[in-house]
Amino acid sequence: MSGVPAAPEQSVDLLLSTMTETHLAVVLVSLLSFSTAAPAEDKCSQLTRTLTAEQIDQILGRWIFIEGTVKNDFFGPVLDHIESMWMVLNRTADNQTLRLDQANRLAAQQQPVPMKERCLRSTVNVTLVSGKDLEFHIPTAASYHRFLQTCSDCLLMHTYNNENHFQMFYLFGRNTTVAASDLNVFRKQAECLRFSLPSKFQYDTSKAYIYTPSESGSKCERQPSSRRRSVLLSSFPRGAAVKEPPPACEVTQPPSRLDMAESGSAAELSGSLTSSALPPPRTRIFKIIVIGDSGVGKTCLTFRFCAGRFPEKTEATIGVDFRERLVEIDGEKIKIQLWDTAGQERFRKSMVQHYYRNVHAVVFVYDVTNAASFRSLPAWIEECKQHALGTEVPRILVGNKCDLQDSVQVGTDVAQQFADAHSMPLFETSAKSPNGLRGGSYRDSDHVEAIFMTVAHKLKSQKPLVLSQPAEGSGGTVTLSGGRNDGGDGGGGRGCCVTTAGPVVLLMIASHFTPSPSLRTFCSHEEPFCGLSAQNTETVHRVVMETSWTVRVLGQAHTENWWATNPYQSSPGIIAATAWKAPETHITNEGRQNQADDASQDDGGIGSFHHPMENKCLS
Ligand SMILES: Nc1nc2c(ncn2[C@@H]2O[C@H](COP(=O)(O)OP(=O)(O)OP(=O)(O)O)[C@@H](O)[C@H]2O)c(=O)[nH]1
Repeated sequence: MSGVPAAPEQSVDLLLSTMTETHLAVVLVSLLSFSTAAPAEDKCSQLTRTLTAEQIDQILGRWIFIEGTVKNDFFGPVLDHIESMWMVLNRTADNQTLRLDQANRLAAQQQPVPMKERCLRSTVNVTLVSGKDLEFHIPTAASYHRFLQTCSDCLLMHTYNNENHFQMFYLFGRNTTVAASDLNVFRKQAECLRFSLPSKFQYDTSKAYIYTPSESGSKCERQPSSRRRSVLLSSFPRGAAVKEPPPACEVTQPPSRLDMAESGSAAELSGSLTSSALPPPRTRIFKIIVIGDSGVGKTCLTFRFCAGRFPEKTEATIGVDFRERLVEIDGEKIKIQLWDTAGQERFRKSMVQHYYRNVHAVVFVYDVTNAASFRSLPAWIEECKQHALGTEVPRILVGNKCDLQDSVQVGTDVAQQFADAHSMPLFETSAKSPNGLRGGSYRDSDHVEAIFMTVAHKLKSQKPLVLSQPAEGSGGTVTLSGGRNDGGDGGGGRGCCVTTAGPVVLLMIASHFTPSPSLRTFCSHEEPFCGLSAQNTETVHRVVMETSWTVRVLGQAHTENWWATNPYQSSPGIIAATAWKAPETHITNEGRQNQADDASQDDGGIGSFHHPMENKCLS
């Protein structure tokens, strides 16, 4: 059946075949981390303890990449191309940032785009996230990095990127060797967090490398075997501030800003290294978060929709899992991405702010056999509100476990009243026995499919702009035309170009802009990258003003006015930007420019605008 993901082993095959044929366009559908059994919950909570902010010294210094795995396996191929990697973390003058130097040696590749082997190097200031846990944020890559307890002389980094929807789990060492027992612990930790195993990357001495300066310029080569040990086994004291970057894979000149954009720069750590192996941005993605108390059946519901069956075994979700399914609605392929969030507070706390970003719709779940889970709903609604998800974002209410008819504690009438009071449709269903209750008190209980398809239809009908994209690699011009909200969906559309359906994407490619592979990395995701030549800042301005799109210029926009002095302006090249809708932002006409400056300084380069004439169409 189309749309039902393959089993994990099949998925790998599928990945390989589609990589060559369609540049991974359909891989996302099938590469889902339907998790393997994780160690017991208690063990996991011990194994996944994070480093606290006070332990910052433990992460400083130089680190060599030993082993790594990913969660959304879309980025698995990224790791296949890394031959070696190191990073150095140092303090900066202030207490809010660290400096991250990082280098990768990438293998040559033929598919999908031929590339020579090369070394990439970048330096970026990362922002420490305030809070109890030790965590930093790379604004230019929209990634967050936190650290877990691990062996001495090891660093265990959990990276997540909400925009590109993936997570990575990397083990680094001071040396190139880590004891087998420590590696085993790492793999257990990976299992607890539902990462794919075996790990995609494992350190390989034969692929170690050094940088060799030559007359003709920078060149990175593999380490000759006779010298390999002496260079790579040199260890750095824990917490030492390494003044000079290590010799491996250096380039003499720091990459230009443009280079950094092209190569992915800091984004490399978060996965956009081999962006050439990415699909063209044809499929829309709807991000739907599923929330509710622990044990109400969120995992089972999302699994059932994506895999077509009830899971044999589930564990409490830690952080968030996401599952995807490609569906076709009115001839358009749409990827429904379900974010299955943890119901247990202790497994949620560090992730909450991440999964509430850029949400298109919310599914609230309670258990019809558990009145407490129903009573918790107002708290879940309130949490959504606190994360700026109001009634304008489509929401539905699901009462699960209707198969347990003898134990029902929450009647349909009460649930319906609640749903009405909060303007949500109500579905009562069973993830377990979808077909067993026809004619029973729960009407047709096979609603699991209908639930998510209803949301997808609703989101699809709230199309804010019609995007017509040039053929891949052709450059060309994108036509923006006023989309019509045809009404009738009750979703709060307020005019032809304005929708309140949450963030919606906009892709602009200027006429003389040839998308680079790494730019397409972003195009393939929920917030497509907008590539604009410097001459076309005017276009960005116009689109922002007329549609109230939010635009983020990638690079070092957080320090500067986002369009007047963006880092790429001076080079005859590209302004790299993402654009999306920010319906909640209201800025008056007069205050717009000032607020733009403020926003870009306060929020990693995000400038938000709202046009006073919000119903105006682009054309
Ligand atoms: N009888 C019955 N049991 C269900 C149904 N859905 C889920 N369960 C069971 O309820 C338990 C919890 O299910 P999960 O899907 O893991 O719950 P969750 O909401 O994801 O829990 P957290 O991850 O802790 O937030 C499991 O034992 C499931 O087998 C259902 O429709 N009927």
